[in-house]
Amino acid sequence: MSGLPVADRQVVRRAALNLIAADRRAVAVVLVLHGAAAVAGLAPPWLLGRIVDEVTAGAGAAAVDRLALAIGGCVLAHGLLARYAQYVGHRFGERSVARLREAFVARALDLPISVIERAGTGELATRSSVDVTTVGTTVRDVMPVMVIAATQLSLLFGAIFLLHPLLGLVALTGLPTIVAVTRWYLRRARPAYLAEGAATAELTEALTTTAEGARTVEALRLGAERIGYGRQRIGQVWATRRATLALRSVFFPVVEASYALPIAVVLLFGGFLLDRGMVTLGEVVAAALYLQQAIEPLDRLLLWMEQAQRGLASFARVLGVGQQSEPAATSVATGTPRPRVPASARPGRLVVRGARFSYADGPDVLHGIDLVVRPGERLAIVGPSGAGKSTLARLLAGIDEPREGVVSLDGVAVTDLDPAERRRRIALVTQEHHVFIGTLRDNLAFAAPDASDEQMRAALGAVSADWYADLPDGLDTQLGDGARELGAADAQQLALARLVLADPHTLILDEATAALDPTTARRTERALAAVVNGRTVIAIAHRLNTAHDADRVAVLEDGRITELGSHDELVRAGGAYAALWRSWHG
Ligand SMILES: Nc1ncnc2c1ncn2[C@@H]1O[C@H](COP(=O)(O)OP(=O)(O)OP(=O)(O)O)[C@@H](O)[C@H]1O
Repeated sequence: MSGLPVADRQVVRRAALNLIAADRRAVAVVLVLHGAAAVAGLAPPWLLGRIVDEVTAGAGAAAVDRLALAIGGCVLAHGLLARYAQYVGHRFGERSVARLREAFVARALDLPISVIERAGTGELATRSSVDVTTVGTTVRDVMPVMVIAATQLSLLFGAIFLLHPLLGLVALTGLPTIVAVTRWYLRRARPAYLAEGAATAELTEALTTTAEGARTVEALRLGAERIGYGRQRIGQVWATRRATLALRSVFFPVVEASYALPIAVVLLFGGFLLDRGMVTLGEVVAAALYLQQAIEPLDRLLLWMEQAQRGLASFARVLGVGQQSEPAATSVATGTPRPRVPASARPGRLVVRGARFSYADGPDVLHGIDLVVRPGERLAIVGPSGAGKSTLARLLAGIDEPREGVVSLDGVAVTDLDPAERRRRIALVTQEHHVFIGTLRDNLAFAAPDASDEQMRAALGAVSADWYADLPDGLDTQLGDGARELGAADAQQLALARLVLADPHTLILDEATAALDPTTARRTERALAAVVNGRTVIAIAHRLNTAHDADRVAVLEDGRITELGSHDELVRAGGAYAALWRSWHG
């Protein structure tokens, strides 16, 4: 399994800036409000220092009351400004998360099937759940907190410098250690968290595949092996989490110690300056209070820095999904973008020339296939199990690209077609058909977003989906988990109605009815007959009557086409097909 790519820092930075740019007015309001709140928060320590100085100078209760009232006013203003800033910040966060999720879904839906198959569903599941949620939390909760903390810190240290530059300088004594340990931590955190994310994805993959294949596991007594595999993956997650914990266990204690140091130094050095009349007692008190006040935002900044690191690693994984190099988008030979081929509604001529194919680094499973499928022709492909029929179907549909040779439609390699365009022109129909949670209309609209209700009803009619008449809310009926469940044949009909709406000119049928029981298969085949009319059809035939009714039959054996001709020709020729036909027909 190759996994999905991870975006580099530059891409992550650009994407983060884009998020800010998309909502720049909200960001500006948040910054201004937090700045104003931080300024209001600076006044109380300074006013407290003034109280100390005024009392030292012999001022009465009235002066203290006045200053205390001012402190109360500042605290109130700080609270109100901070609250409103948080409100605007959270709204910005929610909007950004919604944008991120929408973009992620669009990118994930755009991924070619072969990419998802190679990466494994666990990888995509983890990125769409754990990683998107982590990025969401970071954008919504962490980033605003960090911005506030950074603003507060700059103003607090600026205020100490204003009290006395020397006090300001000694206040910075803790910073070198904090900077050093933070740099040490950040350098190690990204790879450590990326490793943790990858290990979690593998664990998810291991658990979901075991759960999904529970019956097979039970039947083949693979329980112990799967448990062992799961334990291995858990061990890997444990190791990667231990690594990130080790980083945190150095980072946080060092930082804690660095907080206490400057307060002690400011008090000692403040006393020294006070003795020489260079500062007042109130100024030293204010400086110590500012430093005490700085601990909280500093703490928040560092605490959330860890979450921000986690968020950045997740963001890189989320953005990586969009970076998957689609095999159809780039020429293997030159690496240059390929031309996108314009739409064409008429049936095309599908040509396979010298196509060889191997899965990953395995041996070739197709050895130089040559085949021409004429527009409007019905071609049946037959052959023993493992001969490469499904693989050839995937090549014809443009899901996989031949290692050598080419599969072209009207002279253009099918993998050069824009993926959406390719899906509109060539459809691969397998036994797998999914009913999405949503209304019947939603389920049909995937194929043709602009189709009218009338067209949708006509499509259901064309595939004899009689069950439609019994639906309580017609096209608005909710389907899928927890709502109305469709049986295998009904779901297959729904998939075929989608095909009618998508209206591709070439259909590749890969065992579309093989796993259905005979009654269901007959119903589905009737529906299929309505769909295939007027189109080029390439059918992988597991029942030889399909081959009998086809214009031509191709016999595929061990990755090679060994016979090609009409049913009658091949029966007359007395080769492999004739033998198959005889044994099937009794
Ligand atoms: N994803 C895959 N990874 C590696 N090898 C594969 C993969 N899919 C198929 N193969 C191998 O490629 C060869 C051709 O398989 P393919 O499924 O195309 O044959 P088929 O003729 O469709 O067989 P069947 O009728 O049993 O479906 C087989 O040896 C198979 O084991």
